[in-house]
Amino acid sequence: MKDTLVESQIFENIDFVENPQYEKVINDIISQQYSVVEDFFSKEEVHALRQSLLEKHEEDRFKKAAIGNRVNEVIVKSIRGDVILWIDETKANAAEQLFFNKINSLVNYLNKTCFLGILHKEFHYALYPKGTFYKRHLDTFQNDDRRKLSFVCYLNDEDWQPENGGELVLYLDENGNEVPKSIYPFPGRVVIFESQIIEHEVKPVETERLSITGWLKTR
Ligand SMILES: O=C(O)CCC(=O)C(=O)O
Ligand SMILES: [Fe+2]
Repeated sequence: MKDTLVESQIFENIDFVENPQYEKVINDIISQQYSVVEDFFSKEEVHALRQSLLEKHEEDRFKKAAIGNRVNEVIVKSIRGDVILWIDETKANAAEQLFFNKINSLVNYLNKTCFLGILHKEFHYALYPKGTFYKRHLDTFQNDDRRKLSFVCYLNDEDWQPENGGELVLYLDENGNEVPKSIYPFPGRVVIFESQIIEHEVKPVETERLSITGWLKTR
């Protein structure tokens, strides 16, 4: 009995393989409250997820995005103009399963190394039609502090150009000064940031802009 316990403890430690990409995310978030990861998803994965998004959009399953939480939502087009579809992990298609495999692996890593206590997650597809935007906001709602980390992954075409607009602007605090940081929605790129701290906006888009947005939550 004693042996088994020791053995399982050893295996638990052997099991842990340091992941340089995840380590960078953690160090970035600790030092600057956000992280940008290039090629978090491969070209093939982005392609499959984009196809999945477009198919579901064709089927008319997207809804106008609201502000407020899922129980208490209002649609205000002067604040945000995207359309969204929540992704159900229990009904995930092949592309979405690959997506969740990566997310779950990141979450397990964060929970093992950072004691963040991420217990829940929620993700939706988002499509910003030409001319739409999402005004400056914080991803946490009144009386709801469960969202810890915001996660955005871009599913645009390979030939996405900065002229297409739609950059994500993070409003960072550097020694009491506000510093805007623009991040273009290049395919495969992932942005992770502290939901309760970083205000941000999506600038108006000139061409359709595709993404998956989600939150890692404590409860
Ligand atoms: O798509 C983005 O870059 C950010 C979206 C966003 O801020 C949100 O959905 O809350
Ligand atoms: Fe947001």
